[in-house]
Amino acid sequence: MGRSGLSWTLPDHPKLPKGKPVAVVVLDGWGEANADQYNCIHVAQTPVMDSLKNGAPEKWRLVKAHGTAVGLPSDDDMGNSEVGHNALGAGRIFAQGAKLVDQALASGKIYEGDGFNYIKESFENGTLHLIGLLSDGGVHSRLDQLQLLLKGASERGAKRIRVHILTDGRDVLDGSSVGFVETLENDLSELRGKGVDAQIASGGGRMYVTMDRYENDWDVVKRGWDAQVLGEAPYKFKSALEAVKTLRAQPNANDQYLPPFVIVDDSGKPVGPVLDGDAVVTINFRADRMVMLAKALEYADFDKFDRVRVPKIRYAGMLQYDGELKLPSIYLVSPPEIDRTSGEYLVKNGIRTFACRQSCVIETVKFGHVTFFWNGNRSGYFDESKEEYVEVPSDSGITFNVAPKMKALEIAEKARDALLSGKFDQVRVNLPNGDMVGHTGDIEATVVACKVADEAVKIILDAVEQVGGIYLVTADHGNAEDMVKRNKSGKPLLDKNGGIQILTSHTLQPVPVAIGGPGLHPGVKFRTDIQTPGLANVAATVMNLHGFEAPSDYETTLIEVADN
Ligand SMILES: O=C(O)[C@H](O)COP(=O)(O)O
Ligand SMILES: [Mn+2]
Ligand SMILES: [Mn+2]
Repeated sequence: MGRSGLSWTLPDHPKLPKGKPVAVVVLDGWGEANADQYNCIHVAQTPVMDSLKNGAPEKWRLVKAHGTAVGLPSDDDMGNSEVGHNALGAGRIFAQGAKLVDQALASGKIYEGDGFNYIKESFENGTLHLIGLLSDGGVHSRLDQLQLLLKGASERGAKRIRVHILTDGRDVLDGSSVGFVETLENDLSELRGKGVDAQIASGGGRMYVTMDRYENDWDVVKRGWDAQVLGEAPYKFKSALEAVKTLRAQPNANDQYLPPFVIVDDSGKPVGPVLDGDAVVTINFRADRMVMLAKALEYADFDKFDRVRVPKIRYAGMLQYDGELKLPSIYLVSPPEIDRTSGEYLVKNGIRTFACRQSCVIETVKFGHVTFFWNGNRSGYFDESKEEYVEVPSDSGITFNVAPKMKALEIAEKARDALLSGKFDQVRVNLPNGDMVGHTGDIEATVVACKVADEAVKIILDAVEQVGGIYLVTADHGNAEDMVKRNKSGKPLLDKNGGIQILTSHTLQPVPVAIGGPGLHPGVKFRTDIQTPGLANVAATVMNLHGFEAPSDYETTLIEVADN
């Protein structure tokens, strides 16, 4: 028995044996959609994934990877890596950050908690700074939540508010930043009409300013710090709308990569550096791309870059971003408590886990996807003697459409070696290509990305074959299978010049789950009695493949075992 009488011991599966190595392969951003020229998975040569599909319905099926199936507020919400890998690893559906913030704002509870009361202390004499992603993407943040917080904070005494925006173009259409800035400017102007001194103070594109992840490139965070905290940036404008419009007019400009800018007053002084006595809230609910800034804002000992000036502030995150590090220590809304994940159960039942991830550079680095997210937003090992996390360093300083193969083959080779070593019961892999290249909106490059991801799957499945193991291949959400914005009837939408509107974001599409390998009991097949399974059903399935029954409160397994 563990703490509070919890038993970590999983019952033996009545029919399935233990001891077969299991490869769990997550293709990032790999959904199932109609076959047309904007479906890069369809256009690419993907013989391995195609052959898995031939195993339908017994060994290949689709599961939901978006909306309420992964704990998001509605079925209009596309899936994403955080909620997808959370569900895959935790085997249950938890109300996610987006939903928890919605609820806290709707009930007003957000204003009653310790976090808000803490920052409120600064309202009388200081400025409230809100820093975060400005869009309605719903992956890291949402504009309507920012709007409600602005209203709520000003009604509760915030007299001077500065918003530090990060333009998106990744979870929403490129170019949409202008509209979001207009909306925010209107809101701020209304607040000014009510006597609140409210303005946008700085900005920049999310992938170039602030929102790096997994400590990949601290310069990204430094650029943000300089603009947001110090009030220094290479570009200075009188208004954010002028800033975004002007910077977007530069050749090859893109919302994701706009350079940092600050807003200055008539005398050229920045309107909103962060000063002693101010309050700061990072408004993103999603953790991965806020953790680095949270460290810079919170840690007294910090050596990742020269902060130059460290104001004495009251800082709160929208959520707590890392439960293990307790970072930040003060937050407005409690995060989902994702406990008893499948990784923890398997470690405690003697399964050794090898999570092989690729660290990408300018941005993503999905290192935390099959570790941090998989383990319920928990950094670090459950048991270092049983787990090994291997990071394959990515190319640096590029967008991945120029190197769409990324490090997929190296990841696959490391996974192969792990399987062949005989040291691991589970080899867990994330292949990032479909997602990372899909986000660039470059269709040709995304086709190359899908082809190489398929080649990587082959390397892993060949190794599974060699060791007599089992594979489960799936994805965390869609992306590469649809690269065009469509109307309700599915027709591609055109922009004003007659070009197609490129979809850089994820999708609402379901994702495949395929099982097989020589170690798979011959009677195993997908059940037909679960109507709309989702990613959360995968964890129990994987536990079965290891010869265990899943805990009774896990979403049910996808498989059954016929007697033969
Ligand atoms: O952070 C990102 O790169 C995107 O907003 C979402 O992509 P991911 O959920 O696949 O990481
Ligand atoms: Mn993903
Ligand atoms: Mn993505």
